[in-house]
Amino acid sequence: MSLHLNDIASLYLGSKVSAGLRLKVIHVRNNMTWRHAYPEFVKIVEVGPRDGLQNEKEIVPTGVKIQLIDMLSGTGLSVIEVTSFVSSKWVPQMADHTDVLRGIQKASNVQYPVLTPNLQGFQDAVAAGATEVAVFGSASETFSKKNINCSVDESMLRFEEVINAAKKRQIPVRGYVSCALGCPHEGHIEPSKVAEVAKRLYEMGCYEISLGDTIGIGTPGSMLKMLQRVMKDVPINALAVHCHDTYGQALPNILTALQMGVSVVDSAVAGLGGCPYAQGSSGNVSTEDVLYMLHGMGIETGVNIAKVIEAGSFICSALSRKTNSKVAQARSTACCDESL
Ligand SMILES: CC(C)(COP(=O)([O-])OP(=O)([O-])OC[C@H]1O[C@@H](n2cnc3c(N)ncnc32)[C@H](O)[C@@H]1OP(=O)([O-])[O-])[C@@H](O)C(=O)NCCC(=O)NCCSC(=O)C[C@@](C)(O)CC(=O)[O-]
Repeated sequence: MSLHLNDIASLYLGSKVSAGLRLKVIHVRNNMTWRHAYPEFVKIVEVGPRDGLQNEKEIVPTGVKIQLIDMLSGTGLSVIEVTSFVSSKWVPQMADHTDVLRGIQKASNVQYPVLTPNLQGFQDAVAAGATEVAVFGSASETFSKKNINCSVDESMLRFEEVINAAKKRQIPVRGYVSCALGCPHEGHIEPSKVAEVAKRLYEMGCYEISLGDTIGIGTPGSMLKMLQRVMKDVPINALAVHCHDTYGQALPNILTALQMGVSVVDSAVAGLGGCPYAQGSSGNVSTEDVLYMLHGMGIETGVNIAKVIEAGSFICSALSRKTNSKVAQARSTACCDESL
């Protein structure tokens, strides 16, 4: 049974929103006002090669990054964020951005966005062959200064330059809002501040706004409140969630976002990652675990979980590290039924 997004959004907002998504109703109980509705299809944005690797202390060989991305390209993922055109003084791990972007085998059905904090990064990215970019802002002033060395207002001016240059080349731009559920320096962040930054990015021309729980501190309660507020300013079909798993809340937070109608989820193979300017934050939610949950709910993703586990196993052995994915851990033991 399908329910239009407007129906579920009105449960939360008491108003109509315009969107073309159809939602899958998984549990409908007669005589109850609450209905659990989920998108029928969820787009996964794989951020492992960028967000997952940017925090690695040892420089990961460029060939390993390329092989990881090539393996991910064969999994059915439609978006793989591959690198960042940022200063190598700030994030040395991303210094090989041009070689990575030029070295990968680009599949025709996959987008390969890269992070660009300013016009210089955008121009370098385009010269290296980027066909999609992402700007990354923050709902926290302090985090903005520590991450990209400017205030939120200054960052918006820089992003406007990037977006205007991108429009001329018809390059799509994604926007991030970090610290959407809390900041490592300021603590609580008001949902209205998240909404304000998200709206500015959306109105400038970002086609999608990814709301980042940068330090993985959110809960379903704070996710609900934040999304309720942001959805008043940005259409739900232009929102994505980007959850780190520091407090083990990423999956319930994603589930909450799906119930609100969000249908784009960022995740990282093997749960790699963390942000170099958010001390103590653990990796993104693992792609394998998100896929397992979504497929178990009958939600389509187009992604082959076994192939993602293979890519995760490759990068974990290259990094001499155990996977953070619970699903990959379980699958590596003989007792588990791989048909699930
Ligand atoms: C933004 C800057 C560059 C400002 O850095 P700055 O030092 O303020 O830049 P500047 O404009 O004053 O220039 C200083 C020098 O940097 C160079 N420069 C200037 N721009 C670039 C560029 N694009 N690429 C390469 N070099 C650049 C510029 O050419 C100059 O070089 P010099 O003359 O000294 O030799 C710096 O702060 C930076 O690179 N920050 C990167 C931060 C970062 O990558 N953080 C991690 C990603 S964000 C994240 O993980 C969160 C997210 C997205 O995942 C969502 C979530 O979880 O919340």
